[in-house]
Amino acid sequence: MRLHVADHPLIAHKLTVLRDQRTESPTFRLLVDELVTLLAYEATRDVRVDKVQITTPVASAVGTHLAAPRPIVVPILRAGLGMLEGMTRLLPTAEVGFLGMQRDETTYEAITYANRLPDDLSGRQCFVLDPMLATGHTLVAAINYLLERGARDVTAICLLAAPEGLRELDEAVGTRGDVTIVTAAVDERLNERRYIVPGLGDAGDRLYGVVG
Ligand SMILES: O=P(O)(O)OC[C@H]1O[C@H](OP(=O)(O)OP(=O)(O)O)[C@H](O)[C@@H]1O
Ligand SMILES: O=c1cc[nH]c(=O)[nH]1
Ligand SMILES: [Mg+2]
Repeated sequence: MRLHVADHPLIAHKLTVLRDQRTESPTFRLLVDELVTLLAYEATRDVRVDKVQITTPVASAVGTHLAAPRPIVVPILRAGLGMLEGMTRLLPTAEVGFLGMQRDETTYEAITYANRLPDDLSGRQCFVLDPMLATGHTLVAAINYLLERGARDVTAICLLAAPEGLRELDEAVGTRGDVTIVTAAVDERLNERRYIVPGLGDAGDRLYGVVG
């Protein structure tokens, strides 16, 4: 498994405002969107391309087009949904699949409540979106779904990752495919409730409000 921590002052600035408990939902949503676009730039560095011949108003030239088959972007609901638009703005031809997953706050296992993915993902580049990688259980389950459907090239884009979750992910899926994690920061640790410290709290709640 490869880990890429995006080290850029603009990312650090936006992440700091995002972490601040005084930042309300509208600003939080805007910042998540902006951060994803910056992270997506790094995450798509190896996106597959073809050379194409074009004619400009001045001359003919060889250019670059995104190659077929189209990449697939998979936001993990709820919080990953806040990252979708920022990603598809950069990759407008991508197909979008959905995974609805919720962490059980007693066992910390991931429960899947929705699944809308193509059956065959062989040969497809997959980009998974979830802002938080805490214990790693959610992302392990999500990446397993993709690997079971034949995907071998999976990049997960997160805003924050905990060292515990990165280790879990590496042990669970690190050798079963070409898996890359792109994150804005790796935080210190998890607390006794398995929240990322210092983190930013519950990303889903801060994006969309607290549900019962
Ligand atoms: O690494 P883990 O320990 O599995 O935790 C991370 C998961 O927890 C959050 O989702 P949550 O379960 O709060 O659902 P939500 O997006 O609907 O709020 C987050 O968006 C991840 O999906
Ligand atoms: O810190 C955390 C851990 C899990 N889920 C979140 O939204 N935040
Ligand atoms: Mg949540």
